[in-house]
Amino acid sequence: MTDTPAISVRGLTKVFGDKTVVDAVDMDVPPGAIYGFLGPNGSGKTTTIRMMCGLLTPDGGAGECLGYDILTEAPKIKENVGYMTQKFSLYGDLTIRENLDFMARMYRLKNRRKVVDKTLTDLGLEGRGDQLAGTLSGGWKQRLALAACMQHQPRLLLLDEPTAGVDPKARRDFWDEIRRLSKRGVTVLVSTHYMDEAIQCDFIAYIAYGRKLIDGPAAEIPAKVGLHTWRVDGPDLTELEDALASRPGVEQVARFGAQLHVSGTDEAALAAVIAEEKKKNGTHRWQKKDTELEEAFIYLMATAADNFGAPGGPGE
Ligand SMILES: Nc1ncnc2c1ncn2[C@@H]1O[C@H](COP(=O)(O)OP(=O)(O)OP(=O)(O)O)[C@@H](O)[C@H]1O
Repeated sequence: MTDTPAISVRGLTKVFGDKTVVDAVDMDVPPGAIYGFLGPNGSGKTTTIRMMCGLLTPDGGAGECLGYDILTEAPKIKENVGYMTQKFSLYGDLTIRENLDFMARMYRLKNRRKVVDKTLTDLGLEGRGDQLAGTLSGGWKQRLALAACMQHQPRLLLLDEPTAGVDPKARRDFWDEIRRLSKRGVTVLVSTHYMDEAIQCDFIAYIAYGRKLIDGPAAEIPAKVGLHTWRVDGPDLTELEDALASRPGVEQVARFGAQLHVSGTDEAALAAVIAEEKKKNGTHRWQKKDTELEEAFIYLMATAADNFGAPGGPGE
């Protein structure tokens, strides 16, 4: 990776009607990074990404993407973008080859036949070009959709919840492929609600109600959120959960399988509650743990709703 960001934007703002759906967002994306955008439904992730890549004109702010101005050189950026949407973006009633050819036409590729043949070979689908795309399994559809939007060799790939509804093996294969692309220098922007997609990302931005609440390397996000966490297992966890939820120092109790993860930002106050619990009830096993992305995001989601979700906030 070089030091020059693939994307650098400042103050990006978008207003639809009387609603500010993206509010003064700054962002730097290193080249070749896999950059995840997380946040609740309708929080402005897709709108932010589309503005960053020249696909949508901002109402405020400025920046560069792949060395081009997002306001004045959008067509040049678009030529370098591959876009794979959440919904299967190929035509089920066209064959695999026809789908690839259609995408190659959209990008006005020269030597279309050769490009499509190569894509089919790379996918291992040489003998199946005439099969209807709609008859492929979910995992294969997804591989085909990805290959189709990479045929023009974009430097930037946009993925919108790319593995929604795909089985775990296909998800893993898909992310292996994304990592290979990222190693080759393709910058990848991923919009998602899914934790197992988020943990694949090198960098994460959390967007809520049009505002960027936090961003940075994925590994640093839990520390930035500042939560301390204990795990507890033992009998009657539901009762324990209810009892802990109202205690000062406990800001979050989340169930993870047969454990509760109990978190708070005030380390001493949290430790005091737990010491008291241990004394009162010796049947539970308590253990301090590192706060992980999932706990951090549950916390961000809840605090964002408290701070911005009320009527009159930017999301309303
Ligand atoms: N073209 C448009 N015209 C009017 N409102 C829009 C338009 N595009 C998006 N919105 C609104 O802007 C808000 C942000 O939408 P956006 O798609 O960016 O959110 P998101 O975080 O990507 O959501 P999701 O996770 O559900 O895909 C939503 O309230 C949406 O309804």
